[in-house]
Amino acid sequence: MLKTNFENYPKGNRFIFLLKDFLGRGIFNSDNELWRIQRKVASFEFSTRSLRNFVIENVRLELQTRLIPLLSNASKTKKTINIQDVLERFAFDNVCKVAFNEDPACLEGDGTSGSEFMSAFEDAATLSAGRFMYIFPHVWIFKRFFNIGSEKRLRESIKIVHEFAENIIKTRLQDKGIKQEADLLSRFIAANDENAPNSLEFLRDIVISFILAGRDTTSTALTWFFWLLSSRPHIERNILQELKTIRNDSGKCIGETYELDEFRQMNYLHAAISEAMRLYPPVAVDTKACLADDMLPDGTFIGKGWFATYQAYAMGRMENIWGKDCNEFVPERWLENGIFQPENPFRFPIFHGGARMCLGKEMAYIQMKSIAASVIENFEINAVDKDTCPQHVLSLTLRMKDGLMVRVKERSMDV
Ligand code: HEM
Repeated sequence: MLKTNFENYPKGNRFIFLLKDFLGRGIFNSDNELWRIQRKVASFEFSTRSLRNFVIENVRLELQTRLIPLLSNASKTKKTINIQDVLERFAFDNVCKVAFNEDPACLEGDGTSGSEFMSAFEDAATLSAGRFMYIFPHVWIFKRFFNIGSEKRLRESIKIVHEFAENIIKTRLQDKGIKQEADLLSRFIAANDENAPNSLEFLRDIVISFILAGRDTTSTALTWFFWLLSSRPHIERNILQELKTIRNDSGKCIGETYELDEFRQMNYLHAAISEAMRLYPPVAVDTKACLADDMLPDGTFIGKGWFATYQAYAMGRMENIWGKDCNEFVPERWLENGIFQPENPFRFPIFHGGARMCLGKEMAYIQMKSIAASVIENFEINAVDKDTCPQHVLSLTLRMKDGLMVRVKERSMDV
């Protein structure tokens, strides 16, 4: 029997069958014992200061050497750019560094470097997610059996992704003991457990799961955040004021990077990003597969094999959770005396709740605050169409259908 308490809900989620070809037995997909081991290693590593510093350092490098120059150039040439695309490439470079210390350099130069791996990854994720859209699932199963159409393309892209990851892992396994790196792959190799088979496939599936988890989530959140900010200059001013106070306290100039403790002081920015995710959750809908007949806490029967879905998008707009102004963008609702107040994950399930809670939450906030602070301090980002709500794509994350076209203007004075 499944537990009726969601906090103890065992395994199982929508990734189990439909993304299995792509993720193998990665963390989203593994059975209970394997999942427990993966989760234990990863949650320990995510809590270490060394991994957080590694993340901060990589974000800082990508900001200074790629994102800020790219935005500067857009400002000088007065060219409009698709900020969603830019943030996605940033996130992909970044998560590959964290996952296996590899830099695909998708944001570099003309944006074509590392593109084979990134576009194969993108195709594999989109085509796997596309299996959800079939009214009759037999169709994709038939295509897979005969290796035709979208299933043929899926197989080809998975092959590219797997080969790319396996080559890196093989080299790293040979280097074991010689070179200790700070990325997750090295940490999983070092934390070898006799119950966890450290096979090539095992390590590959873990790495791919992490890239999938960290890839479009932060970029989607930030794209909606910049769109919302575009038509709310008073909120942007509040963020700038908070950053100025933190800089004054630490004697920093604009352009100098923030440390972990300074990110923790960014209460207003934290609130504004959380508020953007309340209205536009990166994982807007999440489905779990039921393993055995069960009863929900309110008495609703759920049969074995049924899917149970929660809608983070709808929950973020419910008056009985958020009050009368639930459709308004109000960062202040998260603050008490200027300090950010976290919400119960079962009311704000943006990072999921209970046993399957997102492992990258802290890391995601560090990344998002780091990018938002640098971009806002240096540039004014103006959506070309700030008054029309962009259309969504039906995919794993709530991406904007046509991206977000923005004009970039260098901020001329200290605020
Ligand atoms: C704004 C950014 C993010 C959001 C909104 C988010 C959201 C979520 C959600 C909703 C889940 C549950 C999925 C499910 O079980 O169906 C999840 C799981 C997970 N996330 Fe995140 N995520 C974010 C960023 C990240 C990052 C940057 C990483 C690390 C690279 C990460 C790593 C994970 C992992 C490993 C799991 C699986 C945990 C498990 O099943 O035990 N996430 N995330």
